[in-house]
Parts: sequence; structure tokens; C-alpha cells
Amino acid sequence: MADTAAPLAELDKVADAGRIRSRKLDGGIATLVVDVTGLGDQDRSALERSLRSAALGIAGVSEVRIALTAAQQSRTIVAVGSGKGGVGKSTLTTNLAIALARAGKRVGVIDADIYGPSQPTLLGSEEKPRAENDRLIPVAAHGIRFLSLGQLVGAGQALAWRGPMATGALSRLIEADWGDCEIILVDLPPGTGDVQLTLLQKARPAGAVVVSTPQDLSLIDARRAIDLFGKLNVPVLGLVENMASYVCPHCGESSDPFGTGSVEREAAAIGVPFLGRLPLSRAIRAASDEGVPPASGTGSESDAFAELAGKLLTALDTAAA
Ligand SMILES: Nc1ncnc2c1ncn2[C@@H]1O[C@H](COP(=O)(O)OP(=O)(O)OP(=O)(O)O)[C@@H](O)[C@H]1O
Repeated sequence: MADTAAPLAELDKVADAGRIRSRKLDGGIATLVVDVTGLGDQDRSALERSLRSAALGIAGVSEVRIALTAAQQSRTIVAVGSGKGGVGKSTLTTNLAIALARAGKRVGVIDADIYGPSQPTLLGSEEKPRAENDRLIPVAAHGIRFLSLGQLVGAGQALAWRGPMATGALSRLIEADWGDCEIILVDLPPGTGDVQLTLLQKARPAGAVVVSTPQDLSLIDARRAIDLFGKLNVPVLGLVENMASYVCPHCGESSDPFGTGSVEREAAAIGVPFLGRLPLSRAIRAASDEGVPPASGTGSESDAFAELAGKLLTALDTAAA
């Protein structure tokens, strides 16, 4: 029977312009090739269902065959690590992600910190992710999407995980339906043990950001993290100095409780970019506790994260060149 696809033109009303790459009607069988690039699993299924039911409503169509195609989604994973806990790695991850989103990127965050998953608190969202076709759907907050071990288990429970259990749960986060996310930041657990190693091997990040306070102790541990990245061939995209100077809100005098400048010197010594310095700021601590990331607002803290995000994008471009 002749192929006369004209009646299928109707389907343009169902799919966004250009998504239907080819259409054919032969012997009552409608065959469509549909480009689903950039759509998450749910949107793909929804589009397929709508096209199928619309096609079956067209006179002369008795069967519908749909092939979905997608251009390879280019996605960059960046690990955020520190040698030591409590230096602000999670705070940096959240705010860097939001600053990247404000710079126009589609950003996801994986909270892989088994010792203290804190992204739900930092992002002020206790929403649990749904699963579709056995894949988790990241939760949206402050213009980014995120998944956290803290959403899969109760607070404090992940701490008891070791080995395969932790690795299995982390794999679910990495293999989730990240849709059109272009950059995914992974908030690593502090330290350089087996969990970090497995995670890096699974996620295969394009690079890593290492955060440290200017204290010697934090810096010594940061060097261990840098070594681990080096051993796994994960380029260090840059170092960030957190909790540097403190400006007294009363008298305005600036002091350096943990010292200042050592992280920048370390970056120069090992030949990696210094991405920037964040002050020790009561506003950062208070906003983080309240689930209102400073990067989502305005002011000097938000500007500092925006600057870090810009430098990270430059470092990513340089690493890819
Ligand atoms: N620049 C800053 N100024 C003030 N407080 C900060 C700053 N950075 C982080 N903090 C606070 O320090 C505490 C630890 O930060 P955070 O949880 O981000 O560290 P971490 O390195 O991820 O720790 P862990 O590895 O234990 O999860 C939090 O209370 C956070 O609000």
C-alpha cells in the first residue's frame, strides 16, 4: 500500500516543532521517529503516550510504532572534595550549584556525604524523590535539582553504611534521571577512604574542586584529597579557601581567625587555579541553617559565589581544551 504520511501532519500539534524526525503511514501502520533529546524519562513517556493516542485517532491508522532517539547528552560531573570534615564543602557545593544555575547552566547536585548528608537542610527541602522505571527523579529546589543520601535514609542512618550498601545507594544517585542537567556537582564525603575511591571510579568526574580552610591541619588533609584525585586521573580544577577573613559586624574590623592566603599559595605551588576565597560569615552560616542558600539572594556573599562559579566555568573550559 502507498505511503501517504499527510494525515500524520496532525501530530505536529502534539509534539514540539521539529521533534518528529520522520513519519510514515503504510498499510494502516504509522511509524514515527521522535527526537527526545533533553527530555527526562517521564517527559519522554508522556510524549510517547500522547503521540500514540493522537495517532490512533487519525483515520486510517490502526497501529502505531514509535522509535525514540536522542542526541548524547553532554554532561559534566564535578566532584567537590575536602580532606577534612566541617570545612564548608557542602555549603560550597550548594551555593556553587545555585550560582552556576544563575549563570545559565542546568545544574544538579548529588549529596554523597554518607557521614552527614546535609543538602536537604542546606536547600530547605525535605521532599522525597519519586522513582520512575526504577530510576530516581531528582528534586527541584532554588533553580537546581538534587538527590541526597539523606532522602533515601533517615538522618544519621547513612553513617552506619559501609562498603556495598553505601556504594549501591550512591550508584542510584549517579544513575538517576538527570534529564537535561549539564553540570552535576558531587558533594563527596570528607576524607580519602574506600567510599570516595569507589564513588570517583563510578561517577568518573571531569574534574574536582577542593575546599580547605587556611589552617595548616585542613591544608594537610586537602593535599591528601588532591593526591587521591591525582591517582585516579581526575584533574583538580581549582582550590577554594573557606572561612578566611572575618569582618566584625560591630566594629567592622577584619581579622583572620584561621589565617589567610595559604590555600592560594598551595594552588600556585601545585599549579592549579585558585578559584577564590569565602569569608567566615555569620550570614552564610545562618542562611545555610535556614535552608536559604546565600547564593540565591543578593549581596556580597552571593557575589562571591557568582565569582567562584565564573572561575569554575573557565577552569572547565580550559581542562576540556
Ligand atoms: N564561610 C562560612 N562562614 C560561616 N560558616 C560557614 C562557612 N562555610 C561553612 N560554614 C558553616 O560551617 C559548618 C560546616 O559546613 P559544611 O557542612 O558545609 O562543611 P562540610 O565540609 O561539608 O562538613 P562535613 O564534611 O562534615 O559534611 C556549617 O554550619 C556551615 O553553615
